[in-house]
Amino acid sequence: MASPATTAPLALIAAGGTGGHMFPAQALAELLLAEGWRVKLSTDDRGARYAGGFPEAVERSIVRSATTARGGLAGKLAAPLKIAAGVLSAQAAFRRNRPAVVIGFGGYPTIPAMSAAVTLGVPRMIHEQNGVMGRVNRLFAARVQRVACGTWPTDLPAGVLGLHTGNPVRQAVLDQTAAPYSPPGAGPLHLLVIGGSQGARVLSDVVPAAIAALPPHLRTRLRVSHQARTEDADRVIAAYADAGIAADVQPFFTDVPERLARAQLVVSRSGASSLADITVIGRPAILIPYAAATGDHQTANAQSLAEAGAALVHPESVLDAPSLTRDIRAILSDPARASQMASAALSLARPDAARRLYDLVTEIAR
Ligand SMILES: CC(=O)N[C@H]1[C@@H](OP(=O)(O)OP(=O)(O)OC[C@H]2O[C@@H](n3ccc(=O)[nH]c3=O)[C@H](O)[C@@H]2O)O[C@H](CO)[C@@H](O)[C@@H]1O
Repeated sequence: MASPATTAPLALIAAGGTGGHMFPAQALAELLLAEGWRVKLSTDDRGARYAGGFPEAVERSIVRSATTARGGLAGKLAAPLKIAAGVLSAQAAFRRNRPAVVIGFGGYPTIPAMSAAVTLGVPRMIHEQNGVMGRVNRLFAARVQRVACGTWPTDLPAGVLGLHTGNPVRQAVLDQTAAPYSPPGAGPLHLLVIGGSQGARVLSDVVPAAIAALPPHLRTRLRVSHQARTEDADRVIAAYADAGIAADVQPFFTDVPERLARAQLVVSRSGASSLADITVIGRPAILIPYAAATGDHQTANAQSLAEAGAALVHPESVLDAPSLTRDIRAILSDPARASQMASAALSLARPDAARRLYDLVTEIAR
């Protein structure tokens, strides 16, 4: 008799590029495994760097793919060949071990698995994290059975019906759902500074200077966790040290959920998963959208928190240290306001997003 593990349905999750695609994929993978599914992850080398948090039981396959949207002429000319090779190998893999469903989270590394699913008639769906669809998701939107949307409204191509699920967050974030907020008081003040999955130079340029200009009664109590790109880390460490500020500077914090739970205030980019994490745990935020994101979607993402009273937004075009000092000081000096912002963030939370996505998976899998 076959073991339950081999009779369990197989879900193939395709995601790639940045953590912005990988973290929601991880959230769904965790739930599928908990529900008894087998799960495979199809990604590229870059995506694999963010796969460290995926459960061990998730089988990984590194695909060949490429984009014609970036890189030099030689890369652009070679891209169709690489994509074709990736599609052929995904089709061969599907013939050996046919998935019950394929779920794409966007990014060009999803092209081989999504194409193989379309050509072999495997049930398939996509999840779009942002209000403006990514290029690859847009390409497949009309060829899948379900289009799940993290943000609403999402600009779907004509004739495509989207379903709003929210952006799924990892189990480690769910473990801190609505962890009680401790408003800024007389004790230490925890400030978390995160720039999306890759870090953001602008935060390293401006935040240490803004914090150094805070009045001593706030500055001396600060405990800063600052995610800085490796190339910026030395100057960020030096800036905090010169100002006598206790700071933990790392290129990537593997324990963001715990640091978020401790934080009195978060300064962050407004990528989809960062905001999902901030709202599920419920913390006040100052957001600095990445203006060059496709369709300026980070500004739209940030706007929904600003409108709910959960965040203050500083567009990069007018960002400077004095205005940031003013807002950090205003929030850290006003516990009632900070608590209101934390509650407003929670009011936008979708902790059930992974479950909603899972329900769509079970509807179409066969
Ligand atoms: C620059 C860019 O184009 N960013 C896009 C990218 O986001 P990007 O890859 O920057 O990621 P997101 O902001 O969506 O998510 C980052 C995730 O990394 C976690 N984290 C962050 C820092 C850290 O030290 N440790 C850690 O675990 C955050 O808690 C969050 O869960 O994809 C998202 C989803 O398509 C988009 O909304 C973003 O606009």
